Amino acid sequence: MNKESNVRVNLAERSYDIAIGSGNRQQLAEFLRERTQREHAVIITDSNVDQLYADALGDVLTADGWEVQVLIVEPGEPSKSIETCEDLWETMLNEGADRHSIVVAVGGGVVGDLAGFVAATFTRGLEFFQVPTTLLSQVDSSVGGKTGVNLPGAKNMVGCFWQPLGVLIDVEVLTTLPDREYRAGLAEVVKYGVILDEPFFAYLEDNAEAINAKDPAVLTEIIRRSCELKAKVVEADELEAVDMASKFEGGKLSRAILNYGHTFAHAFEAITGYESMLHGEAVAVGMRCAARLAEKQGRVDAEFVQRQDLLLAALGLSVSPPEADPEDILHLMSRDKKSDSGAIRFILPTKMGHVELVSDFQSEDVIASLSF
Ligand SMILES: NC(=O)c1ccc[n+]([C@@H]2O[C@H](COP(=O)([O-])OP(=O)(O)OC[C@H]3O[C@@H](n4cnc5c(N)ncnc54)[C@H](O)[C@@H]3O)[C@@H](O)[C@H]2O)c1
Ligand SMILES: O=C(O)C(=O)C[C@@H](O)[C@H](O)[C@H](O)COP(=O)(O)O
Ligand SMILES: [Zn+2]
Repeated sequence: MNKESNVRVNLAERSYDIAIGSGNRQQLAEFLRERTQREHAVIITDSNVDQLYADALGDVLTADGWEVQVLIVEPGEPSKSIETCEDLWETMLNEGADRHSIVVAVGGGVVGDLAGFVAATFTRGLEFFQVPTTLLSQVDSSVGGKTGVNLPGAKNMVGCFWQPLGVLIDVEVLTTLPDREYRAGLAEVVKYGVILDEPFFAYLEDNAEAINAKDPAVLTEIIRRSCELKAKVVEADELEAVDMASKFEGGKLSRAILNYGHTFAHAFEAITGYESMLHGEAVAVGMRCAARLAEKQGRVDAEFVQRQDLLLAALGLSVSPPEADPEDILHLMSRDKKSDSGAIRFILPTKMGHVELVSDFQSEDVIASLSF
């Protein structure tokens, strides 16, 4: 197996590798054989990725002696629904999937979250692998085991933790990714710099041009570092069970920090019907709002807000909040999974590379941070 760059996620008996390479999707059969005894693979993908990669990957597995079914969903966030799960469960049952089958997600975060949940629930749990094909899924969603679907008014509200047995990342597939989707993925990359790693944030600033040009070496580096940072957080708090006290520093690393910008983002996605804003775009604007809220509370200065805005702008992510009644946004935020008895909690920065969980804020400040 080509081991250009590997990141290990250490979770005792649920540990796994993230293999990062170029052209390495051709070695999918070998990657799976090193990690499972099974011989029946259900590939879950969307129709765009099926034509580009998943159908061909099915052939790679068939040539290796696997029995393969490729199940195709509609591209886009609305497919992350319980109705799509029902269709997939039914089809799997009718096509002979059983406890000896594995599920392989080939696609972006929508396919990964959906397929992971289907894998976790069909016959109470099938082995699961991720082959992420968007930048966002390569740097974030394929790692860490969060799976699930949306409710109309609440993002990712139904799901479970179900770790993959391996993640195979081929940077070559990003050559076909639409530019807008590529930029959306960069939002989660910027997030890692803000929450955990000032030098990484500075690296992104210094290499913005190369990132925009999709320079393969820089791209591989930002994917590797993002996976490394996410793995570190997931290893410390796999189930997001560490509740941060107001000060995060010195305390235990909490998975909730990966939600920086997401309290705003998830409300924006829900209020726009999950269609007009991509998740990464919502995260970019959510981070801009969170930084403004932190500034209003005196946690960071104007220079911090500007520094984050400038990097996001350099990466084509000068996104503004959607036009909506702020009271409706506050209502949606109160349904966030970090809420405590309906009380909203935010992840807010204190300085570049550090964040904390905040529950004391004025609604007027949140509303004011939505306008810019
Ligand atoms: N589980 C997690 O930890 C986690 C983390 C971050 C985001 N997410 C979730 O991920 C989802 C967003 O994922 P996404 O941004 O990957 O979107 P996506 O899965 O909708 O994919 C974006 C689009 O790109 C197309 N596509 C995928 N790969 C392609 C390729 N290589 N070439 C051309 N087209 C390609 C898809 O068909 C789709 O139209 C959201 O639902 C979000 O909530 C989950
Ligand atoms: O892996 C995590 O933990 C994250 O929070 C990563 C986020 O980027 C991602 O969008 C995740 O799906 C959000 O999870 P949720 O629990 O807030 O729904
Ligand atoms: Zn996210």
